[in-house]
Amino acid sequence: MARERSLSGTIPSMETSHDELKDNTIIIVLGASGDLAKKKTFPALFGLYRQNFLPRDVKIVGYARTKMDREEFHKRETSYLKNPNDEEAVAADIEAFKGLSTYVSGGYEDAESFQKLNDHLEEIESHYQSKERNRIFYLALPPSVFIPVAKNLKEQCYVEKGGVNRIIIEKPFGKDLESARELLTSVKQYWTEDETFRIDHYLGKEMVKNLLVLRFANVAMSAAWDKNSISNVQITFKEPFGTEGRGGYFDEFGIIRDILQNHLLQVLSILTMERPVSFAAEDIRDEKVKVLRAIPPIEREDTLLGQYVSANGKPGYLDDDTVPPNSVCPTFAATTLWIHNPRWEGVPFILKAGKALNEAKVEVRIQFKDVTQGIFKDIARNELVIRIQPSEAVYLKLNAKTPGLYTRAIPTEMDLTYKRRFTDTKIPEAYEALILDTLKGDHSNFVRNDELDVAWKIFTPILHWIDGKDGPRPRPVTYPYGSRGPKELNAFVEKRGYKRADASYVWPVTNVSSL
Ligand SMILES: NC(=O)C1=CN([C@@H]2O[C@H](COP(=O)(O)OP(=O)(O)OC[C@H]3O[C@@H](n4cnc5c(N)ncnc54)[C@H](OP(=O)(O)O)[C@@H]3O)[C@@H](O)[C@H]2O)C=CC1
Ligand SMILES: O=C1O[C@H](COP(=O)(O)O)[C@@H](O)[C@H](O)[C@H]1O
Repeated sequence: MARERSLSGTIPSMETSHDELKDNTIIIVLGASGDLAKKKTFPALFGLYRQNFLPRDVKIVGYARTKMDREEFHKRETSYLKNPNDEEAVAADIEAFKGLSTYVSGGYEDAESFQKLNDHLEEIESHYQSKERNRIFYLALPPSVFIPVAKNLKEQCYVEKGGVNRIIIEKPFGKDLESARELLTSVKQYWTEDETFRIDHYLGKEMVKNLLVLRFANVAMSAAWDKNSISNVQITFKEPFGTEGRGGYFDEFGIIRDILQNHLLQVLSILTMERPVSFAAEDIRDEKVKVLRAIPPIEREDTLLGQYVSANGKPGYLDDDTVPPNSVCPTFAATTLWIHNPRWEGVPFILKAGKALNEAKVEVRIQFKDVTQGIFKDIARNELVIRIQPSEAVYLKLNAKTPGLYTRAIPTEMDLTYKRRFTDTKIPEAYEALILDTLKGDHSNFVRNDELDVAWKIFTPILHWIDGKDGPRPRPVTYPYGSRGPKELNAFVEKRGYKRADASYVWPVTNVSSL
């Protein structure tokens, strides 16, 4: 794959690398025995390796408490690597990838284990041709050990001179404003903001990255991007499976902490921020923080909570053995956020997310206002839909004249479906994009400390209410596994101004004869 291809429309500051690590780099994956490492981190590293994006002679070191020999580790490391059409080539690359990877077993709390890890890293580095030594520590670990691991890495494994150290931390970053501040303060004792990369993997998704370009590289979009043209916006996350196997984790967090407070709020901030002065990380993040600060905490009346129940042979949330009986943890939530600034005053932003729904889909749906009536009656509203996954697409619903010898308007659309339009390219995995950004030292797609603080301010009051800190815990309404969500949802979005399209409209083909 060409790394330095010249394209028209290049965005200058997106091309510049900061402290790009090109040589003498070790990537240490802590929690290497776990789910995230197996499903996301190692496949992303392999994807980058295959495309030649990792530093020359990179080495990968797995670390966890589980005792494994190198062979067992390699088995786990490669268990989720895809081997599509060109099997032989992939198989050879998998063998080479294993050759870069070693494993060290040790605890998370004790200094001795980290000294042992450091000895292993120094042994690898003793073969380098130059003195430069760079280390990236990826914490694929539960948050309960973030702080001791951050401390031990700094005290035992940090390269003091002649190299770069970076630490990648996964969400959840706390459970509310207070715990997030505690976490930030503790990690800050050991790692600077510049060395810290807080992953929200939605920021690595192609269509989320595309938002900046769609908004700011198109005058036609910018012109209509405010309360004068837009009636309401919905950002939706739907998963067709329940919490199977993750009930224990999920019940402590709930859908708001799992999806809305981080992934959907990140999408919202990029969608609504003002144009940054440049595409440099701090310019983008300054604008995101500014718009988030204009959002007041969510009100209870602006919230709909749901929990799935058994249907069509699928178990309900409470049927999961790892979930406490009678749990009132929401597996679905819809909330309305308001932005008090001149651009967005009065526009409702509805964030909704649910597990065990009827489909897998993440999308942004921007519904424009009604056109002036008079020459038209009951005409459909324009909608711009940005489908983040699956099948990435941007489509704009427009009214057009019905083809034929009479004049009548029908809804249709301008459709940019990626797999039809861009036929020779693969959409990168979010984790590939983010690990590459970490290697480049580019923080644009990572969560800054003040961004996190303001995100928790918006959600903490509603979360405390749900957690029962202010009185009895609210009971979510139920919805059947595999449904669109609670039946109250239609009324919820219609109350915020959303008008459903005429039922005869079918995407993406219209047969005029059937109208
Ligand atoms: N899994 C996913 O799809 C996603 C995960 N995340 C986040 O990534 C991080 C890791 O997630 P995931 O891999 O699923 O987690 P796991 O539960 O699989 O934990 C990872 C590893 O950490 C060690 N570990 C587990 N529990 C404890 C504990 N109580 N104390 C100390 N060590 C423990 C285990 O290794 P050992 O016992 O060998 O030391 C385990 O293999 C979390 O912060 C999670 O929220 C974020 C997005 C998606
Ligand atoms: O962070 C999380 O995200 C996944 C969904 O990620 P996606 O990339 O598949 O959209 C979600 O399943 C999980 O509950 C949550 O912790």
